[in-house]
Amino acid sequence: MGNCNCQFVIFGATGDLACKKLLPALYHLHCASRMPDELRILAFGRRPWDDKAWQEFLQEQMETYASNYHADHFADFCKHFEYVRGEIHEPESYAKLSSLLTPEGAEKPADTIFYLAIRPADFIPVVQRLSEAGFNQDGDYRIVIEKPFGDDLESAVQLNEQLHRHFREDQIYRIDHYLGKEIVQNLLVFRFANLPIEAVWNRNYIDHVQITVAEDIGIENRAGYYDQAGALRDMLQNHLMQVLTLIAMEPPPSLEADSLRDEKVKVLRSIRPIPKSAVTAYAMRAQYGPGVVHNKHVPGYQDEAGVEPNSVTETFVAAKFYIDNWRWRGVPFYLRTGKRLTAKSSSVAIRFRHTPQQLFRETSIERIEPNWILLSLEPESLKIEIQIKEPGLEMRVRPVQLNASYRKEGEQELDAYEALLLDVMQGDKALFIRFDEVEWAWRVVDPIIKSWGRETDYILTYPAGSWGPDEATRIMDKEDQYWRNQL
Ligand SMILES: NC(=O)C1=CN([C@@H]2O[C@H](COP(=O)(O)OP(=O)(O)OC[C@H]3O[C@@H](n4cnc5c(N)ncnc54)[C@H](OP(=O)(O)O)[C@@H]3O)[C@@H](O)[C@H]2O)C=CC1
Ligand SMILES: O=C1O[C@H](COP(=O)(O)O)[C@@H](O)[C@H](O)[C@H]1O
Repeated sequence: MGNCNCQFVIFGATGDLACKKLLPALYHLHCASRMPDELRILAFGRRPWDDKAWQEFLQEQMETYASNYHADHFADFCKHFEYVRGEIHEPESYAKLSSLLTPEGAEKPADTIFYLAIRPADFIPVVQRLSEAGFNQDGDYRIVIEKPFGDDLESAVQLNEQLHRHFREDQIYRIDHYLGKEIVQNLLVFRFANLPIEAVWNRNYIDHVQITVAEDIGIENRAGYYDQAGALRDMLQNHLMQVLTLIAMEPPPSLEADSLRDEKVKVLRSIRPIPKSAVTAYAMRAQYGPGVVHNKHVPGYQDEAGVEPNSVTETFVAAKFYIDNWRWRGVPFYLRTGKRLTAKSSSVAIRFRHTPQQLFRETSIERIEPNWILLSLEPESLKIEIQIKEPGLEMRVRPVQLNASYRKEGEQELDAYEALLLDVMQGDKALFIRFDEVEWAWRVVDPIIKSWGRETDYILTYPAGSWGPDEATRIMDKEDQYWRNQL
């Protein structure tokens, strides 16, 4: 990448996000020569470490999570880092940062990017401390805020107000890494670069839409955050809602950031508010019990370290939304996500309506399965399922999949965080979230949060290693609708 005059401070450099996603993304950028040569990264953490201890930790993480660990690359990669021991709540830590970032007598310091890879509850205190230390709207600073942005509508508004008290909007990068995924961006190309697709992309042809993000991992060491958040706040309000907006939006006038965001917000504003009295018809939640994932016995959520006794935090959520506009009125969008499911697999499955005449039905009641568009985010693939004639004398039909195999062999994969970190360094905000998107997404899910907040004594369970509770089909509108697990 050559030169880019910026430096990073990663708050929460020892956390789960940093270890699994941010640091490996930086390492991959380094190996692909996409990282600025002079990039300085201050890893801010509270552990009593020096640079050597940090490097040992970093090596362990890269050996575990980077896809192409190599000792030589790693030695060079390490040179970008300095470990800063600090406490996010103590002003002295920011004074220390200040002296490191703007050493006395230095020429104009590099633009500084503060990455808040910390628990959302710590966002506001850190923003305030940064500002008090002089890192604010008066300088060349950027601040990257992870999701969830707030934990409900009210707290999101407060967080935004606090941010704006100290930083200009152009300095704020609200990140949702699902927008950095190639295949999520491919939704726009698939829809708006293919005339036949866009022509059927509406209520006249589509029966329903399903968005699934299934994870096989549990909550790992994140109980402190997750037990407060749950799957609705952790995944559905942000990642799944963003995918929904890309599926449902109208063609934007251009690909310019605000044109896209305007259309996404229109979708969110058109989602039918869930009536307080009908939350159970629209949403269901559950928690994993013990089970077997990839042939290994795993404990239930209640037995994970750090989870409150009798916690009713959901690790699985399924919800349906209606978008009351001309294109989508009457088409349910079913969203589900969960931890400790059978596999890591994320998908968008779009089912078309039945043909008006059932010419090829096998019996008087059995109908032929309608067509599907199956877009898998993980592993990447794009398929269209149609019916063809089964060879032979009989007029029998069978489904086949047209496989628009997404990536050609040898084509480079840029992970979501790699793409988004490069964008932050280059000051490109197109794939970051505007506050009204966050706000409207909270408005949509707030009735569910409020209702579940009142039900504190019971939660349904599902065995780890399953596809979630059978009751997840309860929210579906018609008997012939079902969750599409296999693509
Ligand atoms: N984990 C993931 O896969 C993803 C997470 N996110 C988001 O990223 C953010 C961080 O999540 P995650 O990494 O999972 O959280 P973790 O709890 O794993 O990490 C929190 C980090 O903050 C540090 N920290 C906590 N308190 C202090 C303190 N007082 N002073 C200094 N450092 C402190 C922790 O240090 P220590 O290690 O010493 O405890 C740790 O490095 C959240 O907003 C989450 O939603 C987004 C996408 C994916
Ligand atoms: O934001 C989050 O995302 C991850 C899943 O991300 P993916 O890119 O691996 O699909 C999830 O594990 C985590 O709980 C959540 O905070």
